Amino acid sequence: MNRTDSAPVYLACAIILSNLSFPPLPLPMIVTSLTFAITLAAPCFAAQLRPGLTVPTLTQVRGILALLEAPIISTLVSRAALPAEASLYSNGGQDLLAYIAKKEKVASSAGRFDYGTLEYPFTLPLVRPDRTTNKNTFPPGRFHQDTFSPNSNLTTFYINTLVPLIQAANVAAGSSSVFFHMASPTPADVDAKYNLDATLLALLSHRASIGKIVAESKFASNTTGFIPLIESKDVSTIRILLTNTTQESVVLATADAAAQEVANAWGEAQTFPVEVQMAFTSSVQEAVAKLFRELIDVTTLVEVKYLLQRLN
Ligand SMILES: O=C(O)C(=O)C[C@]1(C(=O)O)C=C[C@@H](O)C=C1
Repeated sequence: MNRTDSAPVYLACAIILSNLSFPPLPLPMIVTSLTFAITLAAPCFAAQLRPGLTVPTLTQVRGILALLEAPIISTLVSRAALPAEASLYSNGGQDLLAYIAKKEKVASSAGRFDYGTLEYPFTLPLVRPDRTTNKNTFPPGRFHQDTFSPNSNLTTFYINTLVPLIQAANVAAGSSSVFFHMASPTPADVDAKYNLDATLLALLSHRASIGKIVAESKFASNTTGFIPLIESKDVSTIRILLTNTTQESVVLATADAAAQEVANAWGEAQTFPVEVQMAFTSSVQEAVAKLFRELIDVTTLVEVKYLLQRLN
C-alpha cells in the first residue's frame, strides 16, 4: 500500500479508537461508526491480497481472442432467431440494463468481476485500479488494472447498430421466433431475448477487455518505445504502435467464415428454402462484419486506455 492507499486505514483506526472513549458512546453510534470504519478499510486490505498476474504472449492472447469468435457468433445467430423490436431498447436500453443489473448482482457475489477475471460489469462499480509502489513495482509483463471499461461504448453500439442488424436477419429468416428450449415461443418472450442480449454483451465486453492483456504483452516487448509515449500522453502514436492491420484482416476474415458457417447450419437445421437461407446468411455476415470491425476498434481503445494508466 502507498501513502494514499493507507489514508482510509488510518482514518478507520482513528474511528475505532474514538469508540474507546469514557464514558462509552451510545451503542447505535458505536455500531454505525464501526461499520463505516470497516467499509473504509476493507478495499485497502483486499487490494493487498491481489495476485501478481503475468500475462501470456501476444500469440497466446490472439489465440484466446480467436476462441471467443465462435460463442459470440453463435449467440448472435441464436438472438437473430427471435425478433429484436426497437421498443425493447428504448431510452438507452434502460429495460435491458435493469435486466442485466439483476444478473450482475448474482454474478458479482460469485466472483465473476473479481480482480484479473477480465469481466467488467455493465451496472456495478468497477474493481479498484492498481498503483505502482516501491514494494509492488508491476514489472513489464505484469497485469496492471486500470479504470477503463468498454461497456458504455459497447452498449451504445449494440442498441443503435447491432439490434437493427439482428432484426434485419430475423426478418430475412421470415420473422421467425425460434428458441430451442421453449415449447411455443412467441414474440413476447422478452426474457429469452434479454437473456441472449445479456450473454452477447458480456461476451463482447470480455473480448474487448482482453485488450488489456494484449496491451500489457505489447508493452512488455517494447518498453523503450512505449514509456516515453505514455509519459507524454501521445495517444495517436500509442494507437499507431498498437495497430496491426494484417492481424485485423485475419480476425475479420475468420469471423466472416464463421458467420457463414453458423448461419448456414442454423438454416439447414430449420430447412429454410434456398432464397431464405441466402438472405439470412448474408444478413448475419453483414451483422458480424460490423460487429467485429467495432470490436477491433473498441479493443484498440481498451489497449490505449490501459497503457495511458500503466505507469500510475
Ligand atoms: O492482435 C492484436 O495485435 C490486437 O491488438 C488485437 C486486435 C483485435 O481486436 O483483434 C486489435 C487491434 C489490432 O490492430 C489488431 C487486432
